[in-house]
Amino acid sequence: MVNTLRAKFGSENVIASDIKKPSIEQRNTGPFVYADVLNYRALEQIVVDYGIDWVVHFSAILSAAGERNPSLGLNVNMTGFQNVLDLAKAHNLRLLSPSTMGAFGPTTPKDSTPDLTVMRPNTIYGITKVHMELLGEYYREKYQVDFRSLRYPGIISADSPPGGGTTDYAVDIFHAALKHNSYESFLDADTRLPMAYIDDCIVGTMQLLEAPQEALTQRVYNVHACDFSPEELAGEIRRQHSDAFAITYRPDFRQAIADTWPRTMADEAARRDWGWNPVFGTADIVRVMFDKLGPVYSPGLAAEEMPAAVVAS
Ligand SMILES: NC(=O)C1=CN([C@@H]2O[C@H](COP(=O)(O)OP(=O)(O)OC[C@H]3O[C@@H](n4cnc5c(N)ncnc54)[C@H](O)[C@@H]3O)[C@@H](O)[C@H]2O)C=CC1
Ligand SMILES: CC(=O)[C@H](N)C(=O)O
Repeated sequence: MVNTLRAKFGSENVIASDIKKPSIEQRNTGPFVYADVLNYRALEQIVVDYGIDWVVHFSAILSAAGERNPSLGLNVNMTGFQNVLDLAKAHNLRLLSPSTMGAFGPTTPKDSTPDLTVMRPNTIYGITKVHMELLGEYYREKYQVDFRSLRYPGIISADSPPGGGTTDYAVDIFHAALKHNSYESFLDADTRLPMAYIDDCIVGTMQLLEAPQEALTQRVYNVHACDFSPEELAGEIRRQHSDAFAITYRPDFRQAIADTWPRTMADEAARRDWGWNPVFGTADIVRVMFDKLGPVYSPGLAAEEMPAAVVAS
C-alpha cells in the first residue's frame, strides 16, 4: 500500500510508520517514522511536522493474536483507533481504516452476508472492529470526520509474513508447498472463507480512499473477491505445482473463529459506489504466489537467512 501511495502522490509525501523496523525497501523509498498508535501526542507531532492530510490506519492485532493476548488486542485496536480518530477530528484528516469479515459473528448469515446484518462477533478482534466501524460512523455523523472503511476478506500476499490471523493458512500453505511439498492445516478441509489477493486489496483501498464524498452511500463496505476451502486450495496447488502435494488437517482454536465468519460476502454497494472490481480468482492467486515465492526457495541462500543489514567491524 505504501508503494502504491508513493507512486501516486510522490515518495516524500507518504510517511510510512510502524513500531517495527522497516524493510530495506520501505526505508529506501521514502520517509519512515516510529509511531506507536497508543501515543496520541507522538502521532499528533507527526501530523503537524509533516502537514498530514490523509491517514490510512492499518495497525491492529489480528484475530488469532487477539485471542492469545486480549488486552493487547483491546488496547491497540480500540485505544489506537480512537487516538487516530481524535487526531482526524482535531486536524481535519481523511481517515481510512480497514475492517474485516471478522466483524461478523456466529449469528450472522454466512452466505452472501450483506453489509447491514446481525453483527455480534465473539472474538476480541471482531468486537474491536465493530467498535471501530460504529465509532467511525459516529464521528462522521457528529463531527463530519471523513471516515471510510472496508471489510476485507482474508488477504493473500507473498510480500510479507501473515500477522496472526485465522486466514494465515492460505499464505503459509504456499511456503510449506515450496519447502516440504506438504502442509498441516489448522483449519478443517471444508472451511470456506472469503479471500482476496493483495493487489486487488490495494486497488480497492485506493479506490475507496480517493472516491468523492458524494459517491459514498455508506461509510463501511463489504468487499469479496473469491472464496475457497483448504481442500480446494490444496487441489489447485496440486494442479499447478505438484501432484504429490499433501495436505493434512489438525484444526486448533482458529477453527472456532473461522466457523463464525461468512463463507461469502455481498459487496454490491462497493462495486456500485466506488468501483470495487477484483480480478484475482483462486487459480490466479495460486499462480502468482508460486511465481513470486518460487525464486525465494530456489537453491542458494534462503530468503529468511539473508541479512537485511550488516555491521562489519
Ligand atoms: N491481512 C488480512 O488478511 C486482513 C487484514 N485486515 C486489516 O488490515 C490491517 C492490516 O493487517 P495486516 O497487515 O495483515 O496485519 P499485521 O499484523 O501484519 O500488521 C499490523 C501492524 O500493526 C503494527 N502495530 C501493532 N501494534 C502497534 C502499535 N501500538 N502502534 C503502531 N503499530 C502497531 C504491527 O507492528 C504491524 O506492522 C488491519 O487493520 C487488519 O485488521 C482485515 C482483514 C483481513
Ligand atoms: C480476516 C482477517 O481479518 C484476518 N486475516 C484474520 O484472519 O484475523
